[in-house]
Amino acid sequence: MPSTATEVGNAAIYDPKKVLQHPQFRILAVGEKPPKTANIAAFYNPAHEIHLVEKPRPTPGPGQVLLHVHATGICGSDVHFWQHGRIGDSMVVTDECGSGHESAGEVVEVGEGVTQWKIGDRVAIEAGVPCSQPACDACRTGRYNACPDVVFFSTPPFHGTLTRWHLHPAQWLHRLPDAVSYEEGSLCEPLAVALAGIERSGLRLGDPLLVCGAGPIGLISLLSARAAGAEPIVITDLFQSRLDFAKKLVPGVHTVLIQRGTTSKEQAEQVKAAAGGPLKLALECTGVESSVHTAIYSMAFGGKVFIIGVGKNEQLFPFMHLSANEIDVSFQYRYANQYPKAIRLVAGGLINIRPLVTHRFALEDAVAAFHVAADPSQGAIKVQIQD
Ligand SMILES: NC(=O)c1ccc[n+]([C@@H]2O[C@H](COP(=O)([O-])OP(=O)(O)OC[C@H]3O[C@@H](n4cnc5c(N)ncnc54)[C@H](O)[C@@H]3O)[C@@H](O)[C@H]2O)c1
Ligand SMILES: OC[C@H](O)C(O)[C@@H](O)CO
Ligand SMILES: [Zn+2]
Ligand SMILES: [Zn+2]
Repeated sequence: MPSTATEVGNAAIYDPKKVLQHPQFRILAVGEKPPKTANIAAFYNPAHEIHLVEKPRPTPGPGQVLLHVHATGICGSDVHFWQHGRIGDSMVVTDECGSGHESAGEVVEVGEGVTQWKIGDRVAIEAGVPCSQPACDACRTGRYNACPDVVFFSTPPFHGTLTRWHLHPAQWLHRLPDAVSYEEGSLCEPLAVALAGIERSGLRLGDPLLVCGAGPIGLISLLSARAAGAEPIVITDLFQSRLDFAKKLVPGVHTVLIQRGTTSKEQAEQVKAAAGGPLKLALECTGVESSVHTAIYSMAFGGKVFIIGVGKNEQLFPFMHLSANEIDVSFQYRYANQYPKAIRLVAGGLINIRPLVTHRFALEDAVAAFHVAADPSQGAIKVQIQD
């Protein structure tokens, strides 16, 4: 492990204690409007509070870049950390923790030895910074989403990128061409999740596909799968409004409203009827056990259920149905090597993610933004904070 506080990939540079114990760290009073130069951020804590804090504006060390973050999307996991204080057993909110990992911004300062960036460059921020050490198998073999020493911003104990001034290692930034806005650059994070899933699922031109769940991840997977040539595509959700959104986004998609009280086998019959037969692949984007079952029962012999959604720690699967139908079940954990591809696909016009942003808030109003993101009745798909 690197030992100084400025080395790239060293978790120490993001040590929360250094931020929380800094004299400049303070929780802002409700309604307080700090100056535009202040480094304000949205933090959650173990008491399930979300509030604005002021924290120090950092200075880049060797190999680091200081960014003015211009756009950050709120992810379901940010809301989850705020409201439930944990995701699974390994990611637990034990102290004040900064939110946000879907961000894009502008270079405002560069540290010693940084040659690839200059002030004014526009970048998407890759929020998972692995250790990059040669002794790390995950990093050395390119599957760096498995790095045991990854710093994933906004996953406790590391503060997030939903802040005005964010420090980042120079090599974990991706240049945005002029055609890609900060808003789109920020959406490249959930797009990276979907693209990683599509790549590993093995989706091919003309494959009949089921997408479970029409939240941001399901919708971005839908857009990506359409660009990759899946046909037909069926998408499910519990809310007609989300299915209507999906239909506007990709007019040719078939929608199935999942009604409470129906069994997964019944839901699968509806899915197969909509597709005109059993499907070859499912991209499961809810993590809900009953939805995973619906996906499994919708598959043809030899199909694959590829699970991007995360959910309960332990879930039951219809073992003998999977076995007797040679249905594969696979999972996606974050992503690796997807950002350059995501930016190319957006810049090239193959994937139009702009319609996903339904709500925009100023950084000072980040707390209100979280409340909108967390309230399904407000109809938000992607809430962004822009500065
Ligand atoms: N694997 C990863 O690395 C990774 C990365 C990001 C997000 N995720 C996960 O992906 C999932 C989707 O993320 P999101 O931001 O779109 O979340 P979201 O909560 O906004 O969307 C989930 C959608 O699924 C729908 N849904 C719930 N139960 C359903 C059911 N039984 N059948 C059909 N639809 C159902 C909901 O109505 C909702 O619209 C979440 O579990 C999230 O944590 C995983
Ligand atoms: O987009 C990335 C995801 O939200 C993260 O994996 C998060 O769920 C936990 O760190
Ligand atoms: Zn996320
Ligand atoms: Zn590593």
